[in-house]
Amino acid sequence: MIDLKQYGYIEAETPPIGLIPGRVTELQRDQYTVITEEGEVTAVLKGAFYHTAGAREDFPCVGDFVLLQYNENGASRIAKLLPRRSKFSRADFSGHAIGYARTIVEQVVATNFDYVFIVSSLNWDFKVNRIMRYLTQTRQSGGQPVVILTKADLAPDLNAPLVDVQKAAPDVPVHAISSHTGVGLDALCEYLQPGKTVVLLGMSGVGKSSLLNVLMNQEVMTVQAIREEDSRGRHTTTHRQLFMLPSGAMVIDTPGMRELGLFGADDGISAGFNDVEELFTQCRFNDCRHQTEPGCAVLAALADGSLPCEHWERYLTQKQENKFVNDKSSYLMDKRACHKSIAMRNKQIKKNGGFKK
Ligand SMILES: Nc1nc2c(ncn2[C@@H]2O[C@H](COP(=O)(O)OP(=O)(O)OP(=O)(O)O)[C@@H](O)[C@H]2O)c(=O)[nH]1
Ligand SMILES: [Zn+2]
Repeated sequence: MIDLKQYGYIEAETPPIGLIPGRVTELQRDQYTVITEEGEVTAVLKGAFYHTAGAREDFPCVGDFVLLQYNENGASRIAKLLPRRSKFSRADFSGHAIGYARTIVEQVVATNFDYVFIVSSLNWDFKVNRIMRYLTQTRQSGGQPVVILTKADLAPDLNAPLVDVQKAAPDVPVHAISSHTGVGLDALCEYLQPGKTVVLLGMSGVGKSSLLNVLMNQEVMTVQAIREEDSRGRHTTTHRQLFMLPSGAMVIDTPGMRELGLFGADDGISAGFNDVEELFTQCRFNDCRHQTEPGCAVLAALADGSLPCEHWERYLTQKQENKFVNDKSSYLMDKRACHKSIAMRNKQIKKNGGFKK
């Protein structure tokens, strides 16, 4: 018999008669793999699920705890989704390019994790901005962020990037590691405790599968060689899965996400930039746009250097992206207005006889 506690299960109430708890470890199309005290079972959703579950986010995904009708001889039936203590969602543009999506739905990609490993590589592709974007999503997911800088063996100088991340996010632990040489891996034991779940986030090619493989002590994921000069690699991770590490911790691996959409990230942004939002309360005007207004606390802080320029720009970028997801039409309107003003300027320039030489 398997003790589900080892999989992070905390019994909040006794399951109704006929149902047993389990944790979803894999999802392929409509078929679930669920670990239960009876062992690993294959399961499908009960029909009632499709009638009562409203949004797509109500459907179980990898990491979820569920109650199911155990079937010894065939597929078990998932009857209930248990409350999630953390979840990670992305905006799903339904296969459309960002500007062309008609509907944007919340897609839950992982749940019930304790830590989010924000994985970024130390090769030329290293960008603090991107890490901050992942951090924003992590902050509202309910998981604790840990920044993992991979490929330490390729970096001539480890210190500069570490300091850059620490400056941008002083309250978040950062580790430089190499899955090839093993450097820095010991420091991860702190997080990889029995019953704990970690989710790996990061762009394709940063080394998530390689990290998972060393932590597993075996190859569970195919690692595809990429050209280090330009970081181009093909997607190798295609579906989501939960792995049990030898340490007793679990890892959820998600496909490399190139266009990670922020979903309802307002809370996360506020948590990461409360110093900025605090300044807003000090502006002379309530509706200050922090552009040219007199008595603007943001402009003052930018001028005296107490608000670093990059921090302010990062805030604006994240807000803009989030605005797009929250309200696509307002984003498109802004964009149109922006194009219009550029067009008007160009017209004006033409009228005045072109650009001054
Ligand atoms: N030098 C060095 N190369 C690494 C390290 N970790 C991974 N790589 C290389 O980076 C490339 C991509 O690694 P993967 O582990 O497949 O990356 P991934 O993040 O899982 O990529 P996706 O599956 O596409 O999301 C491979 O060529 C690895 O050999 C490392 O610590 N050092
Ligand atoms: Zn202002």
